[in-house]
Amino acid sequence: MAFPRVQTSRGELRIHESLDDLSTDLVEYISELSDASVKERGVFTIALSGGSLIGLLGKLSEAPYNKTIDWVKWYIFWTDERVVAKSHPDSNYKLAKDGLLTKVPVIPSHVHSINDSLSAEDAASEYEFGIRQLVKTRLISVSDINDCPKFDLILLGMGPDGHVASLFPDHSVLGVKDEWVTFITDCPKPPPERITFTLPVINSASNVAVVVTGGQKAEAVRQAINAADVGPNSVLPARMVEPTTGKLVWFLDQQAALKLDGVAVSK
Ligand SMILES: O=C1O[C@H](COP(=O)(O)O)[C@@H](O)[C@H](O)[C@H]1O
Repeated sequence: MAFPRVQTSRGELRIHESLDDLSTDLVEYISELSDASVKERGVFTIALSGGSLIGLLGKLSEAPYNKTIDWVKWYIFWTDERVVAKSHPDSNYKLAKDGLLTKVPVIPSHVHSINDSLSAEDAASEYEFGIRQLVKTRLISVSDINDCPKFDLILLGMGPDGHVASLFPDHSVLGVKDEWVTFITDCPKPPPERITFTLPVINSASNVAVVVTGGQKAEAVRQAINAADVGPNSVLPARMVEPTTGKLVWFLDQQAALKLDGVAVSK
């Protein structure tokens, strides 16, 4: 289905009439990036988030993508994870495993989830160490302008408060510049203990897609994309997503896009 793609200073906006259309476009976008990356580098490194995003990826396990995507070339990571057992309903790994990973032929050793037997601090540093090894061998590319990993695609959701990954508004974690993966133990949204990619890692990716649906997120979408009245001290985490050389695409449904200036959506 045709839909408008709007270029803005905050990236490309793709606004869809229904969740079904959004999901169709999102999986096609992922498939195209996967093809391009496998052709260019022989692998596709993708970092998933948790939350509502995962339900929108279900079509990847259906025709044609279950057969056309080169699944064995996928290396899968998480932008953030809750420090709970992998079998716990709050686990982002479990969400992706149940919703996608068990339905497609990814190679289990290519699935890089956290060690759930460690403390949040140790899990974050072990996760970062693992990523550093893969950057060393260039399985994960490296940024041209800093030493950060350059994932082929980072997929983010956004909460109604504007958080992305486990980077929450007004949290000191937003200022972490010298680590790739860090931890929090006071997350305002349960569960409290989490690990998360830092902003420098998110902003070093080749492609970042932020997927946001529902009217309860419309104000945060406005502030993340086009509010001119947001002061420097109250910048939403989602507004701090600004890939340095990579491409940013927002996948929105009409409800989430309702408050955007200058974008026509049927109300
Ligand atoms: O806690 C989290 O929330 C965000 C947003 O989730 P959503 O259900 O509102 O889409 C998610 O992207 C993040 O990975 C998760 O840990």
